[in-house]
Amino acid sequence: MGETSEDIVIELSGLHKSFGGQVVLKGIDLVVRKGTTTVIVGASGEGKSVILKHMLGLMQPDKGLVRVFGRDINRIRSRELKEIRTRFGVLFQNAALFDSLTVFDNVALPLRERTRRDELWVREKVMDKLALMDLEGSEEKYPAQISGGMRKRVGLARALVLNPQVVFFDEPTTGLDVHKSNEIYRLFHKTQQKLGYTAVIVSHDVPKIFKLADYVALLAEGVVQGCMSPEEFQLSDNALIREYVETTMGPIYSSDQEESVLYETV
Ligand SMILES: Nc1ncnc2c1ncn2[C@@H]1O[C@H](COP(=O)(O)OP(=O)(O)OP(=O)(O)O)[C@@H](O)[C@H]1O
Repeated sequence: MGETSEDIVIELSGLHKSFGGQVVLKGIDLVVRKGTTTVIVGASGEGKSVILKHMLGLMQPDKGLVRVFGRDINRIRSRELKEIRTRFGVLFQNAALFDSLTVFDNVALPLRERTRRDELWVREKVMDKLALMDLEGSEEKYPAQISGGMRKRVGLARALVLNPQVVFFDEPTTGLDVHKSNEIYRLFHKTQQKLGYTAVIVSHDVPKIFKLADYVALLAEGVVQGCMSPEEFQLSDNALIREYVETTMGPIYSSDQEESVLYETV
């Protein structure tokens, strides 16, 4: 069966963005498919977060198109963009919790801002997501009273509280040790299985993040060098992808190279 437009949740086409004299995006083409996990990788400062901000409609391109659920989000009314955003969940690097609000109130925030439902309903939804994140019993604590890993889990609970169709993760495990970042990945996997959302993840956690990815896209020199399965990515002939794979994962030789390396050592 061929791909239909309904299978595509986000489409970036010929996206250009500069800041002052600094050209960051030089023609981004990228498609995010429904129900999949797309991971965007690339060196620091290449523009990965800038791409996410365009997908969220928080930044406008100088040139090019951002289509979300089939709509050009830079050509629609703010009311429609607002409606589209209700289908999004976002988890930023620092979890962006409000220090003056309890865990409960942080998670309840999108429900209170975006719906007009009563507090009984809000409580049920919040407690449901806190349970999913193994955070029961922490609802009356403040962000300063819980660990970094727990704060990320609260951020994830908040990102998922409206049962979004698309969830954006900007370096979700930054600052966490291996154990805690594994915990975030486990919860990501569990919640994606349960809720079935489409995920877009910006991450430096290579190769670990490849285990969660359906597609990996490398951003380098202002363009997406390729968006493909992790297996294809690791064996790609694209020079920049190859260089990225070798710097982050160690050398992978083609059979010819492997042979010549062997001969050199005997
Ligand atoms: N609002 C802005 N105004 C001016 N420059 C910006 C703005 N947003 C991003 N930039 C610049 O765009 C470039 C790309 O930034 P971005 O944060 O997207 O990089 P990144 O690939 O996500 O990096 P990292 O992996 O370190 O988070 C940087 O040089 C940054 O300074």
